[in-house]
Amino acid sequence: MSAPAPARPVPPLGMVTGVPIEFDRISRSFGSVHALHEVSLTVAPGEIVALLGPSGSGKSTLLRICAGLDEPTTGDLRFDGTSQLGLPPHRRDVSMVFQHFALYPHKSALDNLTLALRHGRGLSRSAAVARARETLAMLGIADLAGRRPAQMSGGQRQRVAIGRALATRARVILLDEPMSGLDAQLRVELRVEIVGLLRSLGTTALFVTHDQAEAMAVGDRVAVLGEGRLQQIGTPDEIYDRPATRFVAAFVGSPPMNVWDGHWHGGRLRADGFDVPAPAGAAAFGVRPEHFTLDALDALDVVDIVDVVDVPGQPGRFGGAGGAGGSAELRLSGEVVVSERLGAERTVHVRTGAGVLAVRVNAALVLTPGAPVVLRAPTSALTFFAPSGDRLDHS
Ligand SMILES: Nc1ncnc2c1ncn2[C@@H]1O[C@H](COP(=O)(O)OP(=O)(O)OP(=O)(O)O)[C@@H](O)[C@H]1O
Repeated sequence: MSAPAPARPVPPLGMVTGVPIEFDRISRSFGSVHALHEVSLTVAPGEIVALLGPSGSGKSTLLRICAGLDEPTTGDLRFDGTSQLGLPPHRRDVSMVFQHFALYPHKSALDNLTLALRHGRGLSRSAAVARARETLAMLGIADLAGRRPAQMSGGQRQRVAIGRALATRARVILLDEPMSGLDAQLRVELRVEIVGLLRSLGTTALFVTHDQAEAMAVGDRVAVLGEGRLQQIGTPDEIYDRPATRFVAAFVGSPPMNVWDGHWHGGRLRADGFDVPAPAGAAAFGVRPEHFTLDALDALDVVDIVDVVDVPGQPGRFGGAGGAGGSAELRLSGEVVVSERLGAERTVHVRTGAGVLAVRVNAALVLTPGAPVVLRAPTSALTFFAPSGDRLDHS
């Protein structure tokens, strides 16, 4: 066991105020692998930030640096304005929950929590036992107090491990994929519980996940990491509705945004299958699957439409995009490849001249593979990206 931590009194429930965390241009290289590039991120006291990104994007490295299990190559990490660099984990007042919980296998649930409180917080045995019982009750698992890990289900073990992390009432809690390995229903149940507990404790929390639904559900804000760079930090709504980069647009959403590359010339972005008015310098554009309207082709008097057209009688966002005075609309004709039922909705994959794209429609719309369809989206639903991948706003 590591050196004893300085004993910080364990505050009662509802009394913990988490500290602000500042990652200040953190970079971390492992030889030629640049795991993190100049990541700057501030987490407010008591805030839950979900770190979301694909495998290898640097999430765990950032969390390990926060815990003191790794040090950045350059940059600074501050808790409440004080640099934590060089401080060992037990001096940082952080608790960690890992994917594979390291519970002591030969100890009961109660003893696992009691030990953490005695060693981590220097509590007397009786005070530690009282706090451990209170925490197990808080998690609704008081009846597991006497059981060893081997006598519990995976979900129960996970609860005990989370209880152990929460029991110490650290001012920062770091959770690294704490629910992977559990079935979908249990994950949803547990995440609701965890968020409730974190809020009642007021702890500042970083929650690593590669599951976007989990990140959006858990995080007050979501930090999206891609290739070691912070792509965007924002509320779940900001991340979804206003992706800062093409990476975020193509990573968040199920299915994600449809994105097409093109060549910009004279105010338009062109490629095989489309030709749309676009802001200067655009290299690609995207449309969310739910922003398309899908109709069976024979329902409309149109054939082979692969362009932006004007809707007569409505003011046009792009002015003369195909005719003066109309509001521009993207239209694509295509053929249904496959239609997947997902609860109240369906995802329809449509092959068009611009490639296969995903469209979300009401489940009542039943389409068979091969059916000819037309897709329409208002140009206000188009998101444009620069060659760098940054989103371009319309001027
Ligand atoms: N100790 C190490 N030595 C060498 N390379 C490392 C080390 N730790 C991490 N890396 C590399 O740094 C990059 C980021 O890894 P990291 O584990 O932080 O990603 P992650 O987003 O947490 O991925 P996952 O979701 O798969 O856990 C990867 O390319 C990884 O191979």
